[in-house]
Amino acid sequence: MDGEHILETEGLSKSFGGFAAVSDVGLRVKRGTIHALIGPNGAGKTTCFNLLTKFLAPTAGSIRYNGRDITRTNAAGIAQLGLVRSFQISAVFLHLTVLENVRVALQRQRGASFDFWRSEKVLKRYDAAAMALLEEFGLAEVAHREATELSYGRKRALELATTLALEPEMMLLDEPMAGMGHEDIARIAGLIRKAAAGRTILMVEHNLSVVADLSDRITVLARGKVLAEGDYAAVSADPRVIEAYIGAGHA
Ligand SMILES: Nc1ncnc2c1ncn2[C@@H]1O[C@H](COP(=O)(O)OP(=O)(O)OP(=O)(O)O)[C@@H](O)[C@H]1O
Repeated sequence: MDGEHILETEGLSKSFGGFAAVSDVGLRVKRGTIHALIGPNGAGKTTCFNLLTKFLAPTAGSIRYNGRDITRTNAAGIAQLGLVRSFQISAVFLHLTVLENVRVALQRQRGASFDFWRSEKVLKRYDAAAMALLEEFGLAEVAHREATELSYGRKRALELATTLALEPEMMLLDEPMAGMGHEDIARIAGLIRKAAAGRTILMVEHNLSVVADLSDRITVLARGKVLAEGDYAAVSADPRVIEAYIGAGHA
């Protein structure tokens, strides 16, 4: 087992019909880092992410997490191992309050049953922990609002808070800045940096200035394959990377 890398893939491939969306990808994510997966449109980022989060099964190759083969482990199984995908906003319970959303996540993490509708008293026990998380995420002032009333940026912050309540060892973030305005981007970047303390983060992200700002290491995909890997300075100066982005129409 390679203790330095928390997540490793070998020969990871996914074809749709005859088309290789992801082809022979060897990804190695170092423990305790923020690692970004980037690449021009159609590069295979989403497909790769869906393989790692178990939304898709690979055509070939393997995935190891903490030295354990998780190629055939399902999404619930990897979550139990501490590898958690950030919830989509759609998975936030819109008609629960912000506080209730985090309480439910804490309750799940601590192994209580999911019968929150009849155990209000039990859930109250989680209030203090939930409020602490909300304070950390700048959401304390909206704790008693329904999630549906929040701005897009705050919904995303809530999504991160509920994911962190699960105490993941590693978080997988799918385009955390998608749809965000300038101010929200700065705020969410700060939250991601906070969330990264003591854990590993792998994110797919289109916003290259965010990637430059947050990432320790970057893997660039193009046409389903790993084109380059390194820190931002290295990959952004790599002529093959520049060419791939220009070729795809976005330099
Ligand atoms: N279910 C599918 N069936 C057929 N082709 C697919 C499927 N999913 C993805 N593809 C193709 O695989 C390639 C990689 O797609 P993918 O969405 O992984 O790229 P991406 O890097 O995430 O792109 P973008 O930045 O545009 O989201 C694309 O050519 C896409 O059309």
